[in-house]
Amino acid sequence: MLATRNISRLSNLVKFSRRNYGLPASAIGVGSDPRKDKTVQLTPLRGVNIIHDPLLSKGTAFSIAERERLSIRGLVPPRCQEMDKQLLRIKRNLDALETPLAKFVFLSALQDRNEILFYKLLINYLDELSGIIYTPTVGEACLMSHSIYRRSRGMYFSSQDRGAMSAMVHNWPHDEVDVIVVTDGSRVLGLGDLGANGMQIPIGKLSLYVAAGGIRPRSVLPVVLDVGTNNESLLNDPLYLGMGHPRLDGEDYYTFVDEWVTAVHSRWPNALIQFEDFKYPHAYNLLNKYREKITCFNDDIQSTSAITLAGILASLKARNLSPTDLNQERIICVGAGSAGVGVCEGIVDAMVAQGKVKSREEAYSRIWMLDQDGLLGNPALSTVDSTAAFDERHQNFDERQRCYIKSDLSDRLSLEDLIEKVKPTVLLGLTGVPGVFSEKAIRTMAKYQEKPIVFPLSNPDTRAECTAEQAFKWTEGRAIFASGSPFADVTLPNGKVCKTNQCNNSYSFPGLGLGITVSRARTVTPNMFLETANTIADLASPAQLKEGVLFPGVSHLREVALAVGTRVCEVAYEENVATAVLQPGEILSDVVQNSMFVPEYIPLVHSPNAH
Ligand SMILES: NC(=O)C1=CN([C@@H]2O[C@H](COP(=O)(O)OP(=O)(O)OC[C@H]3O[C@@H](n4cnc5c(N)ncnc54)[C@H](O)[C@@H]3O)[C@@H](O)[C@H]2O)C=CC1
Ligand SMILES: CC(=O)C(=O)O
Ligand SMILES: [Mg+2]
Repeated sequence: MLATRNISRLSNLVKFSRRNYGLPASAIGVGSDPRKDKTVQLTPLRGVNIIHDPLLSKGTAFSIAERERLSIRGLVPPRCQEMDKQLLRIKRNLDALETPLAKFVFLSALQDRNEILFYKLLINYLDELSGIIYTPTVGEACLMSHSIYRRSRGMYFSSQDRGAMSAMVHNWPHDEVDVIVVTDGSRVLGLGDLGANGMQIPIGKLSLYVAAGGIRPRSVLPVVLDVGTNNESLLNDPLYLGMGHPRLDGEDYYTFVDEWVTAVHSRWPNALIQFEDFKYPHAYNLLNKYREKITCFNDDIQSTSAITLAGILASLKARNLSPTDLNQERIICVGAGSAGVGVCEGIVDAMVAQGKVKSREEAYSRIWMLDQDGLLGNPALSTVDSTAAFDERHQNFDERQRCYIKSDLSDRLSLEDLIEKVKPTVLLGLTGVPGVFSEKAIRTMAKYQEKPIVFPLSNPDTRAECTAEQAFKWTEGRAIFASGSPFADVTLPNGKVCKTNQCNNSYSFPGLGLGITVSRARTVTPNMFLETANTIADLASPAQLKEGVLFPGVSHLREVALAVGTRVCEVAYEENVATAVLQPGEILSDVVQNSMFVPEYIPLVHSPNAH
């Protein structure tokens, strides 16, 4: 790793550009980093306009001098109450709420009135609150979004906006946008098509970008592309807020997305665009169309692949095997969609990079893939169904899925039969279907493996392929378990405590985004994902690995993001895709760390010309 390498040794680095990062020069203290709001904040606003601006408001914490200066005097209670007291009040109120959804609504309201306080709370209680603003509760919030709607956040581009998008992007009030998370709501977690209700996903992802990845709150933009929905119950619901027609598809769909990409790219050419929860094959088609042209990646395909690979590599260490022996694994992936194919491609990339397979084909041979009909296998060997049905199924596979077809095994083989034949070391679930990891499947796997690797990765928890309790019960506590959404550790009747892991792209995307934005990478390269995996795979201590703990806990997401961000930044310079320039002698890890947003109140200064 290059984390402490003196950056002057790397080629194209001359001077760190302040110009790109948006703070007025007068707001930057001597020696301060331009991306960190740590000196003063200039604002053209005054009075209630400040109090009601969530990016400026400090609630009760405005100092007396500030109240005077900004015409706030008398508009807030007289006592100047600092952040620690505010946190106390907020946390007390939050704890009094009974349901996760009520907590979600409460936290959204806090985010809407005081973002600094929201992020301070989130960072202080990341472990507890990520399950509210992110999976699993964000899933419930998406289902209920049209009912719990209070106030708009982010931007919606809908089918009625065709032809107007290049003007609409200028409605967003901030010139500096570093990260955009965009969804079309077509596959929201494992909950299916939720149309415009999917907005809660980009909002939640970007909250983690800020809290964990240190991106500035004012520099993130959540977006929904509302191309309609095929969800009948939303279409029939009078409260639904999205477009009331079936989804655009085909050429119409791609032209629509293209208009949006062109519009945002023309206003914010440096912004990273994260495609999120797009249904297969749109997810892949969009990624392939834009990956070389703009700074973008697909979270479900690529950053899920990075964290899952990290989990498998760490599990090799936990089994006293070498992480460079990935090619010795036998991996079954249940789910052949964006995430399943993306994860498996990442594993294949890693096997090839490790140099222990002779070809990509050899790497594919170590992975068996199933969809809802069973194994992607050889129709000629099957005795189950008519030829016509097989022909149609196989014609529908695309070139990515075809790589995994096994000619020596019957098409549609069940998971249970496949496990008996293959004796897998690793079982991945990316289906969005609960119960797919049956008792028989897990018990059979455990017959052959001392430490079966069981990763039911679908979200939210209600869609996990099995629960933690089931995995540990059916393996007598021997499984190494990681799930997409959090599950509590399990205590078996014999008193053994079995540790769970969360294997979610929330471990990878904040650091990826941090490294990409600090380096101002032109494009996002495959090595960035591979190195993200290698970095995260090295973070658990030997003692943790011994207990089956593969990653640091969620409360450490910020440290994980810093480690990943630094490595991704290095890769950007190594591969000559970075465009930000640095001062000779600067240490890259310091630059990345200093660029991370820290939620602290800084003095506000009125300046009529600030923007
Ligand atoms: N842990 C994490 O970080 C992530 C988890 N996911 C989860 O992965 C799941 C799938 O996401 P995508 O691949 O984007 O969806 P997708 O819709 O593209 O793919 C789903 C796949 O599952 C297959 N499938 C459906 N029912 C099945 C069954 N009974 N048995 C076997 N296969 C079945 C489908 O044929 C399809 O190939 C979602 O629940 C999502 O939440 C996705 C991204 C990240
Ligand atoms: C975690 C995530 O991105 C998903 O479940 O879609
Ligand atoms: Mg997703």
